[in-house]
Amino acid sequence: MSHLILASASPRRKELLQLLGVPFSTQPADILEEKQAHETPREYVERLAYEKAAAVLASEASSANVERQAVRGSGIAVLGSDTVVVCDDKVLEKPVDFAHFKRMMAMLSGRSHQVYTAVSLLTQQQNWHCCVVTEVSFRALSDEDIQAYWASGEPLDKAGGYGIQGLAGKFVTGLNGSYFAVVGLPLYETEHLLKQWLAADSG
Ligand SMILES: Cc1cn([C@H]2C[C@H](O)[C@@H](COP(=O)(O)OP(=O)(O)OP(=O)(O)O)O2)c(=O)[nH]c1=O
Repeated sequence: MSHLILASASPRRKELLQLLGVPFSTQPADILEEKQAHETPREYVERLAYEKAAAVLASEASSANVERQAVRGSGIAVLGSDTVVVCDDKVLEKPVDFAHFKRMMAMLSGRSHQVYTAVSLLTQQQNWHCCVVTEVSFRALSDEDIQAYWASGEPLDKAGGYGIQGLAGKFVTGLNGSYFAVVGLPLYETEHLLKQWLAADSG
């Protein structure tokens, strides 16, 4: 029997995956998220999405609770995803403190940037994957905007220090690509990956 595991601690990814109607359980992946100097932003997010899925698949394979046969077949699939904000080819991850956040907002203010989200759907046999790039434009941000947004607590656990689905929505003047990819999981592309897995599993 097929079983899907979401390798994520993000409540947003969980909510988004629920919209696709495929039952799943969640298991956060504990991996080191550190960009290597030679990696492009795309290579970096794709690697992290894959490593999150691979870490959970490996722990499932060694778990006594799981039918080892199911893991070896395509019955168990693990979905890993990663999102980064990219501005002038610089990767912006989660802000570590206010000074870091302020530098990020100064970069994003009054212009456009890209949000990269990669998804990896991994079984022992295959890695179905995609990477979605979305262009997001911000209005100019004042010092008051930046201070008030930091005080809201929203920026801390978000790539680029903002959540388009929350208070930062009012900074956004335009978007070209996938809104859901910016929030953490591109729905159209993820459903396509799930269909490929389910077709392979039943075939
Ligand atoms: C740009 C942007 C990011 N984000 C979030 C999506 C991701 O959850 C997070 C980027 O960090 P990630 O490292 O991609 O994900 P995560 O640490 O939250 O969860 P996990 O690795 O366990 O799957 O930023 C928003 O919620 N809204 C936004 O507008």
